[in-house]
Amino acid sequence: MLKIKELSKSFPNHYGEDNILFNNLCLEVQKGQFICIIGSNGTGKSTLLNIISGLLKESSGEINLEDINLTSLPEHKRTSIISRVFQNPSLGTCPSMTVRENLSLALNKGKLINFKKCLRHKKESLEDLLKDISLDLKKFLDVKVKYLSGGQRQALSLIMASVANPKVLLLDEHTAALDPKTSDEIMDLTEKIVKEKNITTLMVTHNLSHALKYGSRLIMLHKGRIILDLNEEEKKQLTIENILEKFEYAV
Ligand SMILES: Nc1ncnc2c1ncn2[C@@H]1O[C@H](COP(=O)(O)OP(=O)(O)OP(=O)(O)O)[C@@H](O)[C@H]1O
Repeated sequence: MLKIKELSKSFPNHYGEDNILFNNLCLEVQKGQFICIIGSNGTGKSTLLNIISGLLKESSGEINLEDINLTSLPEHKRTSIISRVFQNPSLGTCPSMTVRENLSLALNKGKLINFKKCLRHKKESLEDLLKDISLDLKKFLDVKVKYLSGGQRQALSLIMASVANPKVLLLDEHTAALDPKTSDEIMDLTEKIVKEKNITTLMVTHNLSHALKYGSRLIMLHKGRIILDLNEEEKKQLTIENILEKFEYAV
């Protein structure tokens, strides 16, 4: 279980005063749960993911993952258990390297081995990772990532983020820069990976139909507080209009 206990975070404003974003936020996420996080701009969604990943330090509070106290781990030590995919398709992959090289690096994440040894993966085993993946990624194994489309890069980012079996996957608007069809394909791939590997997943999205269709729980953040928390069954009863009403009410 991922347990966020009394998390607080403030940022100093221009006058040196503290702007409080989170004030004793609590959240428990069961293993394998796939949470969609929605909420208006500036409400703290990305900051929450940044604190979980260790990119930002909390002002106070504690985050535990099973028996690991994440708050005491620096960001680089969290990367073997927490993976991220960002909105920008350029992040998360190395553009000047091929798909094969990127996958090999991801397979050896956290290991101290030289680059030549790192690349020693059988073609079939890498192809196997890309089987059943839409966007024809398999055909691009020896192509540099900078020549891939945004959708192909996000598919690769997702596979790279999950290949080393992380315990937590953080998705920050990872389909926002894609066209509707590709965005749906990436969401189907996301759901497949999360289910197959049973990864605890937090996905920030502004796409309300994705927030309703995917995942096993829906959370709405507003001004750093959780103002809506629905399980899978409750989520099924919800329509986009219902969510828009909640937004109106929250603003
Ligand atoms: N490193 C930082 N320094 C100062 N303020 C920050 C920092 N990171 C985030 N903030 C502030 O915290 C608030 C929440 O930002 P955050 O990016 O988490 O919102 P969000 O809900 O993800 O918004 P959006 O939907 O627009 O991406 C904003 O007011 C932002 O300016």
